[in-house]
Amino acid sequence: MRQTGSDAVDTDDCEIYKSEHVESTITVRYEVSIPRHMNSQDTKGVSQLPVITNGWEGSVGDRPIATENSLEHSRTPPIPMPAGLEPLKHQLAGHRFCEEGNKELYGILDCKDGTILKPVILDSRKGQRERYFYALLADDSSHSPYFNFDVCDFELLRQLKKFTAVYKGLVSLPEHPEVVIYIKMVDVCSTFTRPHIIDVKIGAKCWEPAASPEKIKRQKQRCPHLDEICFQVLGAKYYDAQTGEAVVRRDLRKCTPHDLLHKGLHAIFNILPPNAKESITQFIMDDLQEIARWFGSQSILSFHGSSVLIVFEGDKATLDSNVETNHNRHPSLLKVKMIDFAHVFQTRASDDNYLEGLNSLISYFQSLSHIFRSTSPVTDKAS
Ligand SMILES: O=P(O)(O)O[C@@H]1[C@@H](OP(=O)(O)O)[C@H](OP(=O)(O)O)[C@H](O)[C@H](OP(=O)(O)O)[C@H]1OP(=O)(O)O
Ligand SMILES: Nc1ncnc2c1ncn2[C@@H]1O[C@H](COP(=O)(O)OP(=O)(O)O)[C@@H](O)[C@H]1O
Repeated sequence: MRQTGSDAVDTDDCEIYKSEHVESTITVRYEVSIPRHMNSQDTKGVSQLPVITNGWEGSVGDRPIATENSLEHSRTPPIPMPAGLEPLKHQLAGHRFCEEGNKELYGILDCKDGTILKPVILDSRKGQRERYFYALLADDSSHSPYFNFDVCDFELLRQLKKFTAVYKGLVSLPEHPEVVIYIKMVDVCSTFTRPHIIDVKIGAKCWEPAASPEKIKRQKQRCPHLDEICFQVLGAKYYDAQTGEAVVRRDLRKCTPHDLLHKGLHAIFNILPPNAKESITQFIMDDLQEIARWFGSQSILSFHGSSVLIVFEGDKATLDSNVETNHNRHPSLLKVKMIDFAHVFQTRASDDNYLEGLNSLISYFQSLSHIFRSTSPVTDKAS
Protein backbone atom coordinates (compact mmCIF):
# COMPACT_ATOMS: atom_id res chain seq x y z
CA MET A 1 0.00 0.00 0.00
CA ARG A 2 1.38 3.44 -0.94
CA GLN A 3 0.25 6.75 0.53
CA THR A 4 -0.17 9.76 -1.74
CA GLY A 5 -1.15 12.81 0.24
CA SER A 6 -4.06 11.70 2.39
CA ASP A 7 -5.26 9.03 -0.06
CA ALA A 8 -4.32 5.40 0.07
CA VAL A 9 -3.44 3.85 -3.28
CA ASP A 10 -3.34 0.10 -3.49
CA THR A 11 -0.52 -0.83 -5.80
CA ASP A 12 0.15 -4.32 -4.45
CA ASP A 13 -0.94 -5.89 -7.68
CA CYS A 14 0.49 -3.27 -9.99
CA GLU A 15 3.72 -2.38 -11.63
CA ILE A 16 4.68 1.09 -12.76
CA TYR A 17 4.23 1.67 -16.46
CA LYS A 18 5.83 4.68 -18.07
CA SER A 19 3.91 6.35 -20.83
CA GLU A 20 4.01 9.44 -23.00
CA HIS A 21 0.91 11.52 -23.46
CA VAL A 22 1.02 14.09 -26.25
CA GLU A 23 -1.28 17.04 -25.73
CA SER A 24 -1.24 19.52 -28.60
CA THR A 25 2.43 20.40 -29.00
CA ILE A 26 3.44 19.55 -25.45
CA THR A 27 4.64 16.07 -24.57
CA VAL A 28 4.00 15.18 -20.96
CA ARG A 29 5.72 12.18 -19.43
CA TYR A 30 3.91 10.51 -16.59
CA GLU A 31 3.71 7.23 -14.78
CA VAL A 32 0.68 5.03 -14.57
CA SER A 33 0.03 1.74 -12.83
CA ILE A 34 -1.16 -1.34 -14.65
CA PRO A 35 -1.94 -4.69 -13.08
CA ARG A 36 1.04 -7.00 -13.20
CA HIS A 37 -0.92 -9.86 -14.72
CA MET A 38 -2.58 -7.81 -17.42
CA ASN A 39 -1.36 -7.80 -21.02
CA SER A 40 -2.69 -7.74 -24.56
CA GLN A 41 -3.72 -11.40 -24.31
CA ASP A 42 -6.16 -10.49 -21.57
CA THR A 43 -9.32 -10.97 -23.57
CA LYS A 44 -11.07 -13.55 -21.40
CA GLY A 45 -14.83 -13.26 -21.67
CA VAL A 46 -14.66 -10.98 -24.69
CA SER A 47 -17.09 -11.54 -27.53
CA GLN A 48 -16.54 -10.42 -31.10
CA LEU A 49 -18.72 -8.43 -33.46
CA PRO A 50 -18.51 -8.87 -37.24
CA VAL A 51 -16.66 -5.99 -38.91
CA ILE A 52 -16.13 -4.31 -42.26
CA THR A 53 -14.86 -0.83 -43.04
CA ASN A 54 -17.37 1.94 -43.57
CA GLY A 55 -17.55 5.73 -43.49
CA TRP A 56 -16.67 7.83 -40.49
CA GLU A 57 -18.86 10.67 -39.37
CA GLY A 58 -16.11 12.58 -37.60
CA SER A 59 -15.44 13.52 -34.02
CA VAL A 60 -17.28 16.28 -32.23
CA GLY A 61 -14.16 18.38 -31.97
CA ASP A 62 -13.26 20.86 -29.29
CA ARG A 63 -15.07 24.02 -30.30
CA PRO A 64 -16.76 25.40 -27.19
CA ILE A 65 -20.16 26.24 -28.68
CA ALA A 66 -21.32 24.73 -31.91
CA THR A 67 -24.34 23.37 -33.67
CA GLU A 68 -24.43 19.66 -34.24
CA ASN A 69 -24.02 19.88 -38.01
CA SER A 70 -21.04 22.20 -37.84
CA LEU A 71 -19.25 19.69 -35.63
CA GLU A 72 -19.07 17.00 -38.26
CA HIS A 73 -16.07 17.07 -40.53
CA SER A 74 -14.54 14.83 -43.12
CA ARG A 75 -11.26 13.86 -41.49
CA THR A 76 -10.15 10.36 -42.47
CA PRO A 77 -10.70 7.98 -39.57
CA PRO A 78 -7.45 6.75 -38.04
CA ILE A 79 -8.89 3.26 -37.78
CA PRO A 80 -11.69 1.61 -39.75
CA MET A 81 -15.21 1.60 -38.38
CA PRO A 82 -16.87 -1.82 -38.25
CA ALA A 83 -20.13 -2.33 -40.14
CA GLY A 84 -23.13 -0.86 -38.41
CA LEU A 85 -21.01 0.97 -35.84
CA GLU A 86 -20.03 4.61 -35.81
CA PRO A 87 -18.45 7.07 -33.38
CA LEU A 88 -21.07 8.15 -30.86
CA LYS A 89 -22.45 11.41 -32.25
CA HIS A 90 -23.70 12.61 -28.89
CA GLN A 91 -20.43 11.92 -27.07
CA LEU A 92 -19.94 15.10 -25.05
CA ALA A 93 -16.69 14.50 -23.19
CA GLY A 94 -13.68 12.24 -23.12
CA HIS A 95 -11.46 11.01 -25.90
CA ARG A 96 -12.72 10.60 -29.42
CA PHE A 97 -11.24 8.64 -32.29
CA CYS A 98 -8.19 10.58 -33.42
CA GLU A 99 -4.44 10.48 -33.73
CA GLU A 100 -2.21 12.26 -31.25
CA GLY A 101 1.38 12.20 -32.42
CA ASN A 102 2.00 8.60 -33.42
CA LYS A 103 -0.72 7.28 -31.09
CA GLU A 104 -4.25 6.30 -32.07
CA LEU A 105 -6.89 7.30 -29.56
CA TYR A 106 -10.15 5.45 -29.32
CA GLY A 107 -13.55 6.96 -28.73
CA ILE A 108 -16.99 5.64 -27.92
CA LEU A 109 -18.86 3.68 -30.58
CA ASP A 110 -22.57 3.68 -31.22
CA CYS A 111 -23.91 0.19 -32.02
CA LYS A 112 -27.18 1.73 -33.26
CA ASP A 113 -29.19 -0.76 -31.25
CA GLY A 114 -29.46 1.16 -27.99
CA THR A 115 -25.98 0.15 -26.84
CA ILE A 116 -22.55 1.76 -27.02
CA LEU A 117 -18.96 0.52 -26.78
CA LYS A 118 -16.40 2.27 -24.57
CA PRO A 119 -12.75 1.37 -25.21
CA VAL A 120 -10.37 -0.34 -22.81
CA ILE A 121 -6.72 -0.32 -23.84
CA LEU A 122 -5.19 -3.56 -22.61
CA ASP A 123 -1.53 -2.57 -22.64
CA SER A 124 -2.09 0.57 -20.58
CA ARG A 125 -4.16 1.26 -17.52
CA LYS A 126 -6.66 3.26 -19.63
CA GLY A 127 -10.09 1.84 -19.01
CA GLN A 128 -8.94 -1.11 -16.89
CA ARG A 129 -10.49 0.10 -13.66
CA GLU A 130 -13.75 0.82 -15.43
CA ARG A 131 -13.77 -2.62 -16.98
CA TYR A 132 -13.41 -4.31 -13.60
CA PHE A 133 -15.80 -1.88 -11.96
CA TYR A 134 -18.58 -2.85 -14.36
CA ALA A 135 -17.71 -6.53 -13.87
CA LEU A 136 -17.95 -5.96 -10.13
CA LEU A 137 -21.41 -4.42 -10.41
CA ALA A 138 -22.52 -7.16 -12.78
CA ASP A 139 -21.44 -9.66 -10.15
CA ASP A 140 -18.98 -11.16 -12.65
CA SER A 141 -16.05 -10.69 -10.30
CA SER A 142 -15.98 -9.29 -6.78
CA HIS A 143 -12.24 -10.09 -6.78
CA SER A 144 -10.12 -8.53 -9.52
CA PRO A 145 -6.79 -6.73 -9.86
CA TYR A 146 -8.56 -3.57 -8.65
CA PHE A 147 -11.38 -4.63 -6.34
CA ASN A 148 -11.71 -7.18 -3.60
CA PHE A 149 -15.04 -7.14 -1.82
CA ASP A 150 -16.61 -9.36 0.79
CA VAL A 151 -20.18 -10.53 0.83
CA CYS A 152 -21.05 -7.89 3.45
CA ASP A 153 -20.53 -5.15 0.82
CA PHE A 154 -22.65 -6.79 -1.88
CA GLU A 155 -25.85 -5.03 -0.85
CA LEU A 156 -24.24 -1.60 -1.27
CA LEU A 157 -22.89 -2.65 -4.67
CA ARG A 158 -26.31 -3.93 -5.67
CA GLN A 159 -27.86 -0.59 -4.73
CA LEU A 160 -25.20 1.28 -6.70
CA LYS A 161 -25.86 -0.72 -9.84
CA LYS A 162 -29.23 0.90 -10.44
CA PHE A 163 -27.58 4.33 -10.74
CA THR A 164 -25.35 3.17 -13.60
CA ALA A 165 -25.94 2.29 -17.24
CA VAL A 166 -26.73 -1.40 -17.76
CA TYR A 167 -23.53 -3.34 -18.49
CA LYS A 168 -23.64 -5.82 -21.35
CA GLY A 169 -20.20 -7.43 -21.20
CA LEU A 170 -16.96 -7.01 -23.14
CA VAL A 171 -16.62 -6.96 -26.90
CA SER A 172 -13.63 -7.14 -29.22
CA LEU A 173 -13.70 -5.92 -32.81
CA PRO A 174 -11.53 -8.06 -35.10
CA GLU A 175 -10.83 -5.05 -37.27
CA HIS A 176 -9.37 -3.08 -34.39
CA PRO A 177 -5.96 -3.86 -32.84
CA GLU A 178 -5.94 -6.66 -30.28
CA VAL A 179 -5.04 -4.30 -27.48
CA VAL A 180 -8.43 -2.60 -27.65
CA ILE A 181 -11.52 -4.20 -26.21
CA TYR A 182 -14.81 -2.47 -25.50
CA ILE A 183 -17.17 -2.26 -22.56
CA LYS A 184 -20.64 -2.67 -23.97
CA MET A 185 -23.36 -0.78 -22.13
CA VAL A 186 -26.79 0.65 -22.68
CA ASP A 187 -26.90 4.08 -24.34
CA VAL A 188 -28.72 6.16 -21.73
CA CYS A 189 -30.02 8.48 -24.47
CA SER A 190 -31.43 5.81 -26.75
CA THR A 191 -34.98 5.81 -25.40
CA PHE A 192 -35.50 9.55 -25.94
CA THR A 193 -37.05 11.16 -29.01
CA ARG A 194 -35.02 14.38 -28.70
CA PRO A 195 -32.58 13.99 -25.82
CA HIS A 196 -31.19 17.03 -24.07
CA ILE A 197 -27.94 15.78 -22.50
CA ILE A 198 -25.68 17.18 -19.79
CA ASP A 199 -22.45 15.55 -18.58
CA VAL A 200 -21.45 16.75 -15.10
CA LYS A 201 -18.14 15.66 -13.59
CA ILE A 202 -18.56 15.48 -9.83
CA GLY A 203 -16.09 16.67 -7.21
CA ALA A 204 -13.69 19.53 -6.68
CA LYS A 205 -10.87 17.01 -6.75
CA CYS A 206 -11.47 15.27 -10.04
CA TRP A 207 -8.15 13.49 -10.38
CA GLU A 208 -7.18 10.19 -8.84
CA PRO A 209 -4.83 9.95 -5.86
CA ALA A 210 -1.81 9.06 -7.99
CA ALA A 211 -2.42 11.74 -10.64
CA SER A 212 0.68 13.51 -11.90
CA PRO A 213 1.20 17.21 -11.08
CA GLU A 214 0.81 17.93 -14.82
CA LYS A 215 -2.59 16.23 -14.95
CA ILE A 216 -3.78 18.10 -11.84
CA LYS A 217 -2.61 21.37 -13.34
CA ARG A 218 -4.40 20.61 -16.63
CA GLN A 219 -7.63 19.80 -14.83
CA LYS A 220 -7.49 22.97 -12.73
CA GLN A 221 -6.82 25.11 -15.81
CA ARG A 222 -9.83 23.65 -17.61
CA CYS A 223 -12.19 24.52 -14.78
CA PRO A 224 -10.95 27.64 -12.98
CA HIS A 225 -13.87 27.84 -10.51
CA LEU A 226 -13.91 24.17 -9.56
CA ASP A 227 -12.93 24.86 -5.94
CA GLU A 228 -16.07 26.96 -5.47
CA ILE A 229 -18.49 24.98 -7.63
CA CYS A 230 -17.26 21.43 -6.80
CA PHE A 231 -18.55 20.02 -10.10
CA GLN A 232 -18.01 20.84 -13.76
CA VAL A 233 -20.37 20.72 -16.69
CA LEU A 234 -18.15 19.00 -19.26
CA GLY A 235 -20.66 19.32 -22.02
CA ALA A 236 -24.31 19.87 -22.84
CA LYS A 237 -26.32 19.18 -25.94
CA TYR A 238 -29.77 20.62 -26.33
CA TYR A 239 -32.18 21.69 -29.02
CA ASP A 240 -32.67 25.38 -29.54
CA ALA A 241 -36.29 26.31 -28.86
CA GLN A 242 -36.50 28.70 -31.85
CA THR A 243 -34.53 26.94 -34.58
CA GLY A 244 -34.84 23.37 -33.36
CA GLU A 245 -31.15 22.94 -34.11
CA ALA A 246 -28.97 20.94 -31.73
CA VAL A 247 -26.50 23.09 -29.81
CA VAL A 248 -23.40 21.55 -28.25
CA ARG A 249 -21.68 23.48 -25.46
CA ARG A 250 -18.33 22.80 -23.95
CA ASP A 251 -17.71 26.26 -22.55
CA LEU A 252 -19.58 25.75 -19.28
CA ARG A 253 -16.54 24.39 -17.45
CA LYS A 254 -15.07 27.88 -17.49
CA CYS A 255 -18.09 29.71 -16.07
CA THR A 256 -18.16 31.58 -12.78
CA PRO A 257 -20.75 30.20 -10.32
CA HIS A 258 -23.11 33.06 -11.20
CA ASP A 259 -22.84 32.55 -14.97
CA LEU A 260 -23.13 28.80 -14.67
CA LEU A 261 -26.49 29.18 -12.97
CA HIS A 262 -27.93 32.25 -14.68
CA LYS A 263 -26.53 31.82 -18.19
CA GLY A 264 -25.53 28.16 -18.50
CA LEU A 265 -28.03 25.97 -16.67
CA HIS A 266 -30.82 28.52 -17.00
CA ALA A 267 -30.39 28.66 -20.80
CA ILE A 268 -30.52 24.88 -21.06
CA PHE A 269 -33.63 24.35 -18.93
CA ASN A 270 -35.41 27.49 -20.06
CA ILE A 271 -36.01 25.85 -23.44
CA LEU A 272 -38.53 23.52 -21.80
CA PRO A 273 -42.22 24.41 -21.93
CA PRO A 274 -43.31 26.29 -18.75
CA ASN A 275 -45.13 23.33 -17.21
CA ALA A 276 -42.13 21.02 -17.73
CA LYS A 277 -39.38 23.25 -16.33
CA GLU A 278 -40.26 22.84 -12.68
CA SER A 279 -41.16 19.16 -12.95
CA ILE A 280 -37.98 18.17 -14.76
CA THR A 281 -35.69 20.13 -12.43
CA GLN A 282 -37.49 18.59 -9.43
CA PHE A 283 -37.15 15.06 -10.86
CA ILE A 284 -33.44 15.61 -11.49
CA MET A 285 -33.02 16.75 -7.87
CA ASP A 286 -34.90 13.67 -6.65
CA ASP A 287 -32.54 11.38 -8.56
CA LEU A 288 -29.42 13.24 -7.47
CA GLN A 289 -30.62 13.08 -3.87
CA GLU A 290 -31.10 9.34 -4.18
CA ILE A 291 -27.50 8.98 -5.38
CA ALA A 292 -26.35 11.29 -2.55
CA ARG A 293 -28.14 9.07 -0.03
CA TRP A 294 -26.17 6.10 -1.33
CA PHE A 295 -22.93 8.05 -0.99
CA GLY A 296 -23.93 9.03 2.53
CA SER A 297 -24.37 5.37 3.43
CA GLN A 298 -21.17 3.92 2.02
CA SER A 299 -17.47 3.96 2.73
CA ILE A 300 -16.25 1.28 0.34
CA LEU A 301 -15.60 3.18 -2.89
CA SER A 302 -14.27 6.58 -3.91
CA PHE A 303 -14.99 8.08 -7.33
CA HIS A 304 -12.56 10.48 -8.97
CA GLY A 305 -13.33 12.25 -12.24
CA SER A 306 -16.64 10.43 -12.50
CA SER A 307 -19.76 12.00 -14.04
CA VAL A 308 -23.50 11.99 -13.85
CA LEU A 309 -25.18 12.02 -17.22
CA ILE A 310 -28.48 13.88 -17.11
CA VAL A 311 -30.74 13.18 -20.05
CA PHE A 312 -34.21 14.67 -20.43
CA GLU A 313 -36.79 14.72 -23.17
CA GLY A 314 -36.88 17.69 -25.51
CA ASP A 315 -39.67 16.49 -27.75
CA LYS A 316 -42.70 18.70 -27.19
CA ALA A 317 -45.36 16.10 -27.95
CA THR A 318 -43.75 13.55 -25.59
CA LEU A 319 -43.39 16.24 -22.93
CA ASP A 320 -46.96 17.44 -23.34
CA SER A 321 -48.39 13.97 -22.97
CA ASN A 322 -46.21 13.02 -20.01
CA VAL A 323 -45.73 16.08 -17.84
CA GLU A 324 -48.84 16.09 -15.80
CA THR A 325 -50.13 19.01 -13.83
CA ASN A 326 -49.94 16.99 -10.63
CA HIS A 327 -46.21 16.59 -11.28
CA ASN A 328 -46.33 12.80 -11.54
CA ARG A 329 -43.19 11.45 -13.02
CA HIS A 330 -43.20 9.46 -16.24
CA PRO A 331 -40.14 7.25 -16.90
CA SER A 332 -39.79 8.50 -20.48
CA LEU A 333 -39.08 12.06 -19.31
CA LEU A 334 -35.61 11.79 -17.87
CA LYS A 335 -32.72 9.64 -16.72
CA VAL A 336 -29.87 10.45 -14.39
CA LYS A 337 -27.05 7.90 -14.52
CA MET A 338 -23.54 7.72 -13.14
CA ILE A 339 -20.90 7.19 -15.85
CA ASP A 340 -17.12 7.16 -16.25
CA PHE A 341 -15.55 4.88 -13.71
CA ALA A 342 -11.98 5.13 -14.96
CA HIS A 343 -10.81 6.26 -11.53
CA VAL A 344 -12.87 4.39 -8.96
CA PHE A 345 -10.98 3.07 -5.95
CA GLN A 346 -11.80 0.69 -3.16
CA THR A 347 -11.52 2.54 0.13
CA ARG A 348 -12.53 2.53 3.80
CA ALA A 349 -13.56 6.17 4.06
CA SER A 350 -16.64 8.06 2.94
CA ASP A 351 -16.30 9.83 -0.40
CA ASP A 352 -16.72 13.38 0.88
CA ASN A 353 -15.32 14.86 -2.32
CA TYR A 354 -18.06 13.27 -4.46
CA LEU A 355 -20.76 13.98 -1.90
CA GLU A 356 -19.78 17.64 -1.69
CA GLY A 357 -19.89 17.92 -5.50
CA LEU A 358 -23.24 16.20 -5.71
CA ASN A 359 -24.74 18.38 -2.97
CA SER A 360 -23.45 21.44 -4.74
CA LEU A 361 -25.08 20.30 -8.00
CA ILE A 362 -28.34 19.72 -6.13
CA SER A 363 -28.14 23.24 -4.70
CA TYR A 364 -27.73 24.68 -8.24
CA PHE A 365 -30.87 22.84 -9.29
CA GLN A 366 -32.66 24.15 -6.20
CA SER A 367 -31.72 27.70 -7.20
CA LEU A 368 -32.80 27.04 -10.78
CA SER A 369 -36.11 25.66 -9.62
CA HIS A 370 -36.57 28.73 -7.42
CA ILE A 371 -35.87 31.02 -10.41
CA PHE A 372 -38.42 29.15 -12.53
CA ARG A 373 -41.02 29.29 -9.76
CA SER A 374 -40.55 33.01 -9.24
CA THR A 375 -40.75 33.78 -12.96
CA SER A 376 -43.57 31.37 -13.85
CA PRO A 377 -46.45 32.90 -15.88
CA VAL A 378 -48.78 32.89 -12.84
CA THR A 379 -46.33 34.99 -10.82
CA ASP A 380 -45.68 37.24 -13.81
CA LYS A 381 -49.38 38.02 -14.13
CA ALA A 382 -49.66 38.69 -10.44
CA SER A 383 -46.75 41.11 -10.37
O1 LIG B 1 -6.49 15.11 -18.74
P1 LIG B 1 -6.06 14.49 -20.03
O2 LIG B 1 -5.71 15.45 -21.09
O3 LIG B 1 -5.02 13.45 -19.81
O4 LIG B 1 -7.28 13.72 -20.69
C1 LIG B 1 -8.45 13.42 -19.99
C2 LIG B 1 -8.55 11.93 -19.87
O5 LIG B 1 -7.52 11.52 -19.04
P2 LIG B 1 -6.47 10.38 -19.38
O6 LIG B 1 -6.35 10.27 -20.86
O7 LIG B 1 -7.03 9.17 -18.72
O8 LIG B 1 -5.22 10.85 -18.72
C3 LIG B 1 -9.86 11.54 -19.21
O9 LIG B 1 -9.97 10.14 -19.30
P3 LIG B 1 -10.45 9.31 -18.06
O10 LIG B 1 -11.83 9.77 -17.73
O11 LIG B 1 -9.45 9.65 -17.01
O12 LIG B 1 -10.37 7.92 -18.55
C4 LIG B 1 -11.07 12.12 -19.91
O13 LIG B 1 -11.18 11.56 -21.20
C5 LIG B 1 -10.89 13.63 -20.01
O14 LIG B 1 -11.97 14.16 -20.75
P4 LIG B 1 -13.16 14.89 -19.99
O15 LIG B 1 -12.57 15.69 -18.86
O16 LIG B 1 -14.00 13.72 -19.50
O17 LIG B 1 -13.76 15.69 -21.06
C6 LIG B 1 -9.62 13.95 -20.75
O18 LIG B 1 -9.54 15.35 -20.83
P5 LIG B 1 -9.65 16.06 -22.26
O19 LIG B 1 -8.25 16.00 -22.80
O20 LIG B 1 -10.63 15.32 -23.09
O21 LIG B 1 -10.12 17.42 -21.90
N1 LIG C 1 -23.96 4.91 -21.10
C1 LIG C 1 -23.92 6.04 -21.84
N2 LIG C 1 -25.00 6.42 -22.53
C2 LIG C 1 -24.97 7.54 -23.31
N3 LIG C 1 -23.89 8.30 -23.48
C3 LIG C 1 -22.77 7.96 -22.82
C4 LIG C 1 -22.72 6.81 -21.95
N4 LIG C 1 -21.48 6.73 -21.46
C5 LIG C 1 -20.80 7.78 -21.96
N5 LIG C 1 -21.56 8.51 -22.79
C6 LIG C 1 -21.15 9.69 -23.57
O1 LIG C 1 -19.76 9.63 -23.77
C7 LIG C 1 -19.11 10.74 -23.15
C8 LIG C 1 -17.81 10.30 -22.52
O2 LIG C 1 -18.04 9.25 -21.63
P1 LIG C 1 -17.05 8.93 -20.47
O3 LIG C 1 -17.45 7.64 -19.88
O4 LIG C 1 -16.99 10.10 -19.55
O5 LIG C 1 -15.64 8.79 -21.25
P2 LIG C 1 -14.16 9.22 -20.86
O6 LIG C 1 -13.71 8.24 -19.80
O7 LIG C 1 -13.41 9.07 -22.14
O8 LIG C 1 -14.22 10.62 -20.35
C9 LIG C 1 -20.11 11.32 -22.17
O9 LIG C 1 -19.93 12.71 -22.05
C10 LIG C 1 -21.44 10.98 -22.83
O10 LIG C 1 -21.76 11.97 -23.80
